Amino acid sequence: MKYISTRGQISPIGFIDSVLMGLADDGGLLVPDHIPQLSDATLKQWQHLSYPDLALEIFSLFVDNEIPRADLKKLVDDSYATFRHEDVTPVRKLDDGLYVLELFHGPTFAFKDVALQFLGNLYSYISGKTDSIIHILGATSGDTGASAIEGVRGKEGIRICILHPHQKVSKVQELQMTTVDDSNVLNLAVNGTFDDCQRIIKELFADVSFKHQYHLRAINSINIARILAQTVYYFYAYFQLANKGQADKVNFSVPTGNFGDIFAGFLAQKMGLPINKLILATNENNILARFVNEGVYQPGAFRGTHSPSMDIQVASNFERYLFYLYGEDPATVTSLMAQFKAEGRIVIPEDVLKRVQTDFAAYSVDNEDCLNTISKYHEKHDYLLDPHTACGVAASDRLTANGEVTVALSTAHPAKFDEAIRLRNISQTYPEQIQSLFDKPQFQMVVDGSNEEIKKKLVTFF
Ligand SMILES: N[C@@H](CCOP(=O)(O)O)C(=O)O
Repeated sequence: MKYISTRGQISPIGFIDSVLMGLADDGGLLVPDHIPQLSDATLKQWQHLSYPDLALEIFSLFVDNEIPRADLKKLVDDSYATFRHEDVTPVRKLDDGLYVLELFHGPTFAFKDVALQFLGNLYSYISGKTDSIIHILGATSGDTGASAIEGVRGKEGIRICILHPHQKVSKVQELQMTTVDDSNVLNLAVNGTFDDCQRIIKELFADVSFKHQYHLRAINSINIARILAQTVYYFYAYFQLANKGQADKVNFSVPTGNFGDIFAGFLAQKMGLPINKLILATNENNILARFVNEGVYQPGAFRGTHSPSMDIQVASNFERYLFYLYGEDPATVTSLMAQFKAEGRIVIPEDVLKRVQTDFAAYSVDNEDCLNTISKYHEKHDYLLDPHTACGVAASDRLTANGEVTVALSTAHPAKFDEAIRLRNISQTYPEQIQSLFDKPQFQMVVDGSNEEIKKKLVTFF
């Protein structure tokens, strides 16, 4: 398996090089040079595997023999041993035809742990085997940062700097990042939005001489390893339902901000997982829902919502989808991305929009609908949804037809977003790991966020 860029200007590289490269050096995103096709027989063989064993099979397809199988198995086993649930990502029935896939049983109570526990261990492994220097630079709207830090804190040979939008993440998200006192961790709180943070890191990665000189590595879902790790739970969820005789073809409803999670579902479908509909759920920052429904990709005004992790305008993985939408043609992707940079929007023709609408259904959930959904499921089923998951469930309620089965991805534990939950007078008990954060000192620097200022901080830190 080799990896190529969506913009076609780099030579194909192997798995480890693609993990280290993060953002492709031509400014594009890395994708596998072919998508493995799974037969029904393979799917049947995998149906009863444990989560780590299934992850091992799926990773093996993408890693080839660059990492010996025994080493890969240890990486995977270590990564999922930190989860609090024996199924790692269990599926629970919520209502007739509606299931939630609980992805929040990892160390930071968000779905990001599924990929970032693995990526943290992988970086450690690569650094040990290849003497590569690992200086991680990441941007977060709240969950990725905490999870990435947790994945590498205290690890020898690794440093991590995370940019988050100052006071635009939930209190628990902020505490999870900023109470970490390991000396290999730096938190920069940027006066701006997540889009500013993401733009800064993408520009620094695109400055290839700076990137190489300071060995910058990515933990965001621009890193292909993140996407590959996230495909696993689509398979695992499907198998859990299939084992109970619950599903032939299922829908997945995915709370979406940066397009990484739902893109992992798209990849799983392309590999042969029988997914019926991929439902893309946004909050009021609805650029992606507007794209799917109207064919125009154009950022709107930033909206602070109850689901801050999805307060994103420019979705970094969108470029990967464009690559497949346009028949894996890097020239078209390059010209569309240039158009986006110059004109601030991409408009696709009617026939292409029809293809988009066979890949996805989309719904944008406003703040009121999000809170109503939390109240509804709490009252009716005594189940507390976090506001991001509530967007996924609200979209599923809208777009699932009678007789269909939908799995809504539950991306975070509600305790991370108590500000929203309290608005409906619902009280919850925090897990001990979250409660204890409130007594710890915080370490973060507030910055205005010019590229030059961030560069200086990085040079000093790295
Ligand atoms: N929602 C994310 C934003 C970053 O997305 P990623 O897919 O690049 O990790 C967050 O919580 O930080």
